This record gives sequence, structure tokens and C-alpha cells, in this order.
Amino acid sequence: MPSKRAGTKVPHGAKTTPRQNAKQRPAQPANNGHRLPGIWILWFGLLAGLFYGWYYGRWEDDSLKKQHREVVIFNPDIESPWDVVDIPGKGKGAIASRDIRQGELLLSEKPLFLVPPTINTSPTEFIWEKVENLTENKKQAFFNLSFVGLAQNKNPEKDKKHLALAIFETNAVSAGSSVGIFPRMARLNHGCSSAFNAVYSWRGQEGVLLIHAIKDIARGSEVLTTYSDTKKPRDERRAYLRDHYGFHCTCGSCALPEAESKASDNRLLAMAQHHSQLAGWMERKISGVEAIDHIKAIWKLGDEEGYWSERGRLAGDAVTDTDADATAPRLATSKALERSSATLVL
Ligand SMILES: C[S@@+](CC[C@H](N)C(=O)[O-])C[C@H]1O[C@@H](n2cnc3c(N)ncnc32)[C@H](O)[C@@H]1O
Repeated sequence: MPSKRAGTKVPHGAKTTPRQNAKQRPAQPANNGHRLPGIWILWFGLLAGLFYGWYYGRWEDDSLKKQHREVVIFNPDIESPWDVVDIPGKGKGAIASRDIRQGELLLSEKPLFLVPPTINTSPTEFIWEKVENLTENKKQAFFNLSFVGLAQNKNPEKDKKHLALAIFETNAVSAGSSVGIFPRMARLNHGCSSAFNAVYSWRGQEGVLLIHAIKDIARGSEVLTTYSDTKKPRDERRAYLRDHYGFHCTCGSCALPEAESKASDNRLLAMAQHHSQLAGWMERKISGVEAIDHIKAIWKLGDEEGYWSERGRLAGDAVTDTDADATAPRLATSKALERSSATLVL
């Protein structure tokens, strides 16, 4: 397979194609029969070379363009295919404005600000300083966000510092080791287990948060992400969401009838157990073969549950786990996961 560089060396702009060249070749003299084979071989070699370069160069360019079209993982100017509207019982939310395909990039957004893992001052003062330093437009975007958890004795009109903290705590998402505020992303509501259809990832190098669809999302459906590790039983999930986000979850997973909900809880519990056993492979507590068995079990449970998140990571682990000394594949996998969002869309 010629390299892209070799392909691009082919003179696409040349006016004569190999076929035209063939037509234009000089007629052979009648008396040079003994020289014919040599000349023919030369001509043939030349034409074959030109055709090969032209054909594969073109093919490879096309194929690269096609791949690029299909695997756009980072487009800073992407317009999100959703409308932010009021949703009964949820405040605002994002409704798909067209059919969305699994794997599509839905958003890339820079933070209004980031907060590091440790700070030396009180959270209220720290967040307030961040907010104060925003431009007017950004400040407005921040104060437009929803909030829960403002103490009853605080007035949102007067206690701006406390309001800012409540907005921050309601909307912040992790961005590497920091957490940040992303006002467009912040309109996504939560779904558990099989209910969420979009996931986010932080691209440290570019300093943007990406959101990808992990499932097809029909026009008119709500785009949902997940606020927590939802491989937990329904009661635990609900308690967490109530305590941290102030709502009682009635997502598609939480709204399942009792028997189905129990079955879902059991699958999620089994997935979590396989995950924790799989983690033992890093410390060589289990063999590569056992690790693969856990991965297969998680995959199967995920199919039954409709839980497709984290599959890129699993696939990456499967590649490295097959080989005891998998330094190269492991490096390649971690690079791939770091560079792309394959982990989210697989
Ligand atoms: C990050 S905001 C999401 C956007 C928010 N609904 C808005 O109006 O801007 C988080 C808040 O949205 C609401 N929310 C998110 N998911 C929900 C759900 N599944 N059911 C009900 N409320 C939800 C809760 O009030 C939660 O504290």
C-alpha cells in the first residue's frame, strides 16, 4: 500500500491520464521486431507505474477523507444538535433537534473557569473570585444556570456568594483532576444505567470538554448524560441524586417496574463486581485469561442491561490483557484513549 506521501506525489493535475498516454504512444517501426519486448516492457512498466500511483493515490485520498468525515472527534465550532427547553419536573433540558447517530460529537466547550483539586481558601470565596473575574457575558451565562442546595436562610438576590457556590455545586463537572463550569453542557439532565445516551470527556491538551452520543438519539428525545457511577442499585442511585442534585430520579432505568428494576440492579451489581475483579489484573492478582473472562462477562451484562458506556476502555483492556508483557499495546491503547474519545463511542 503506498503511503499518503507517495500517493500525493502522483501528478493529479497532469493533463494526460495513463489511458491518454497509451493512446499517444508512437507507432512501432515495422522492422524492430527484435527490440519490441524491451520497449514494451519499458512502456508497460511506465504505464503500470503511473496507473498504480494515480489509482491508489486517489483511492487513498478518498478513503482518508471518508475516514476523516466519519471519525471527526474534535470540532471546536460544532453546533449542538439540541434545543434547550423547559421540561416538566426537571427545569431545562436538551431535546435532540434531529436524529443523532451513535458516536457523534455533540459538543465541544471551553470552561468558564476551572477549580483545582485543592484550594487554600474557603470554597465560597474561591468560587466568588472566579465568578467576579468573568466578563459580563460569561457572568450572565453563569448566573443563568440552575441551582439546588442554597440554604433556606439565604436569599439568591442578596447572597450572591452563596448563590454562586450553589450554582457551581449543581453544575460543575470533572475536567481531568479539576472541575469546571461548562454552561452549554450544564443543561444536560441525568439518566441512570441504560437511560443516558451521551457521555462527556475532558481533552486536557485542547482544554475542552467533549460530549459524544453513545447511542442513537431520535429527534425529539432528551439528550441525557450521567452524573454519577450508575452501576449501583436504584435505591442507592436515587439517594445520591437526591442528596447531591435535589431530585428524585424517574429516568427510564429508575422507572422500571419492580421485578425488572431488581433484575437491572442485579446486573449492575454483577458488572461492578466483575470490574473490581478486573482491576486485580493490574496488580497481577488475576491472569490475562481471567481478565478476558471478566471483560466478556461485563460486555454481556452490558448488552442485557443496555449499558454501553466504558466499552472503549474495556476493549483497550481486552487488547492488553491478552498478552502478559503487553507494554506496546498498553501504551498504544492509553495513547488512543487519551487522544480520542474512542472510549466513549465504542
Ligand atoms: C446540571 S443541572 C441540569 C440542567 C437543569 N435542569 C437546568 O434547568 O439547567 C442539574 C439539575 O437538573 C435537574 N435534573 C437533572 N436531571 C434530572 C432528572 N433526571 N430528573 C429531574 N431533575 C433533573 C436537577 O434539579 C439537577 O439539580
